Amino acid sequence: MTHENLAFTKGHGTENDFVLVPDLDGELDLSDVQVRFLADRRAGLGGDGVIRVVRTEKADEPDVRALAPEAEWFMDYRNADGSRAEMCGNGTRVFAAYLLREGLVSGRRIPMATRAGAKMAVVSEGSNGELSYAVDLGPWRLVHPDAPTGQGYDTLVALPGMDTLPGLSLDLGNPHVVVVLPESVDLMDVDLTHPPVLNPAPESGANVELVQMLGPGHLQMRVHERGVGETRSCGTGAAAAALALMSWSGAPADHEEWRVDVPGGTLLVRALPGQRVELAGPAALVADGRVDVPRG
Ligand SMILES: N[C@@H](CCC[C@H](N)C(=O)O)C(=O)O
Repeated sequence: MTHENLAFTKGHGTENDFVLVPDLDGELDLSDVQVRFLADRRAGLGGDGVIRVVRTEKADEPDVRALAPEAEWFMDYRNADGSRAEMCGNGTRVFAAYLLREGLVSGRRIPMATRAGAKMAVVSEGSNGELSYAVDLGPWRLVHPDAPTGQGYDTLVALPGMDTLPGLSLDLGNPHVVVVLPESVDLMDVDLTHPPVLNPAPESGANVELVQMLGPGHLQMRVHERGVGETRSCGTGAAAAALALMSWSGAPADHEEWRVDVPGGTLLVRALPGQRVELAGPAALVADGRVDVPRG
């Protein structure tokens, strides 16, 4: 057979969209080519990423399998180019929504394993009846807390047609560089069709967030995601952006909350005690079906 016929579910979190592939007992070995096909918006299904839903004890990576006592299900996250990512904040909410809908978990607290450790999603119902998912993303850190460049900047970021801007590197389990744009620039006019050029270039690449303040505790953001390109939202990126702004104005206060507007919607970021961070927002499952995926 030249094709594998796979079940899939399409979902998104603030329009950061994913193809979920259930592989509960870890029998699939999705190649980079197959992931790229699933994520392809013309030849395949289309998505910023592909999430394989697999029992944690069946994961290939020993570090992930070690999380099985904490979380029965592993979010095996792949970027649209096939690369593996440690974490996806929007993906965790969509993953939680899928586990809940499929009856693979019970209750309102949904643990999940990721390459960046176990995470916990808590589901609540808003006054409009819609479910919201708050995920403890776990610990975060500044990559260069003592960067010699001072003022909390450690990277120079080059964007087309603009002077080089200073950026701050944060680790949310996956890598981010946050850049504040001057007020004179319209965030929506910035060309993100190519990756911003980072100096120094992080060894494993980075997601780059462009931000502008809208008011106290409120910012807007666009993002260029590692392994994808521009996306309409990035959950870990929203958390990185809010944490960068909190860090620039002193240390984040416990429970300090920021609203982050992205092209695909709005996310809430809350600093938790012990240098942890929470991300809250919606999740939608929009289609289910089967797809013929070329082998290879
Ligand atoms: N969209 C995600 C992040 C997905 C992974 C990222 N592209 C990476 O390579 O680190 C999010 O919502 O956090």
